[in-house]
Amino acid sequence: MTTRIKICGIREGDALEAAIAAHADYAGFVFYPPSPRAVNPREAAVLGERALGRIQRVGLFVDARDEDIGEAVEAARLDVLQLHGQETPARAAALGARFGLPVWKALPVAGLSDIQLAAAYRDAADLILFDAKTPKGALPGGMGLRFDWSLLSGYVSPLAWGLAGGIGRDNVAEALAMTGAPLVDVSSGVESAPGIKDPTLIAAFCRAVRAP
Ligand SMILES: O=C(O)c1ccccc1NCC(=O)[C@H](O)[C@H](O)COP(=O)(O)O
Repeated sequence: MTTRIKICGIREGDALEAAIAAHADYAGFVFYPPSPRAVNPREAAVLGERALGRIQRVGLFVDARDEDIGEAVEAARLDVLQLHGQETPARAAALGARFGLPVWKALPVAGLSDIQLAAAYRDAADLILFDAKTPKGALPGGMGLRFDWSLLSGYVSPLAWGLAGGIGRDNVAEALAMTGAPLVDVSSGVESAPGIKDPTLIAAFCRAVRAP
């Protein structure tokens, strides 16, 4: 099966075009103001329009209010909600029902017990994104940190899932060989500086994922 690719934290048109040209499946827009990758609804509207029918638009939220999610959904015409905070299964289910969109729940992983938490989202989320746990006080994602991928070796799940955290073109083959992840998500691994996507790195990453 083809590995799906999400390029997260897109803020510029050239990065979006690079993701589309490289046949990435998802473009992630970060609606979390403390992030260097954050977009406001006006910027997101421009990106969302450009992406329409060319790549799926994923909106990333961290314990956001319904009003803010609603504004982003409308502005960027989001296809997917990604919840990257402390959202419970009940909250994830409620947001999916309210906005009528698939919900991806990111789970921070430091050990096996974190992966086992995915089961609680079985009826509440459409996909679980396993990401590295970040230090207290740091951003909850986009830090270029990886966890022990062997924790996902042989992982079988009733829920769709993906792998994030510290992945780049040089280690994605290892990540896929170790985990068999059906989806990979990258942010800082395709940047020249925090928040600055590099179209060349986006292309190289997608080539590395799709290499036979
Ligand atoms: O990317 C951010 O700035 C961010 C901020 C707050 C919450 C989540 C964030 N990113 C989530 C993602 O989906 C990233 O792609 C994922 O954490 C992997 O990041 P990286 O290790 O830099 O590839």
